[in-house]
Amino acid sequence: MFKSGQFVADRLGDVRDTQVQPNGVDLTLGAVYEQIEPGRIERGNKTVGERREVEREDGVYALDRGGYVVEYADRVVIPEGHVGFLYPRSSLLRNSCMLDTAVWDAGYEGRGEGLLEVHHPIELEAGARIAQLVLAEAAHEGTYEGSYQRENLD
Ligand SMILES: O=c1ccn([C@H]2C[C@H](O)[C@@H](COP(=O)(O)OP(=O)(O)OP(=O)(O)O)O2)c(=O)[nH]1
Repeated sequence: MFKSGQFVADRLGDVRDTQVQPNGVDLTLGAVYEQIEPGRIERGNKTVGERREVEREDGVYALDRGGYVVEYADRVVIPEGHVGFLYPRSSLLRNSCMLDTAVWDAGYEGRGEGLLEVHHPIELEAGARIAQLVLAEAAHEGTYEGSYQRENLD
């Protein structure tokens, strides 16, 4: 069963009323990066390639076509007994952009990242809502203890 937006908001804590949706909580844009060095995924290890932040003017990123790594501004917590899924805000799709996301594991905490595909130039303001996190009840063994645990937290 998927939980309500208010349930998700209560777990995340620090979210504005405008982020709370009926079925989930909108995540906002923290920063946009361009990858500048290759990463590497091996059988037993992985390395994330170097990236640099895209310059923003008056808090707005003006993005040309391409692929960008975005960091969400909001601290996500996935409670035990649950799994998280993140979907792009439909306004992104309506503007020829897509946000690619993966599974958010039980026990994960951090400011996560995703891949933004820009198929037509777009302007995105830092702090704008770009995605929606939903939580579903889920059985699991163990909780997330990978290298991204507590990423991008102060
Ligand atoms: O779109 C997503 C999906 C998940 N996460 C976070 C939550 C998740 O729990 C964590 C690790 O994701 P995953 O398990 O897919 O990463 P991995 O590449 O397999 O790394 P690890 O070996 O640390 O599990 O990253 C994101 O930041 N963005």
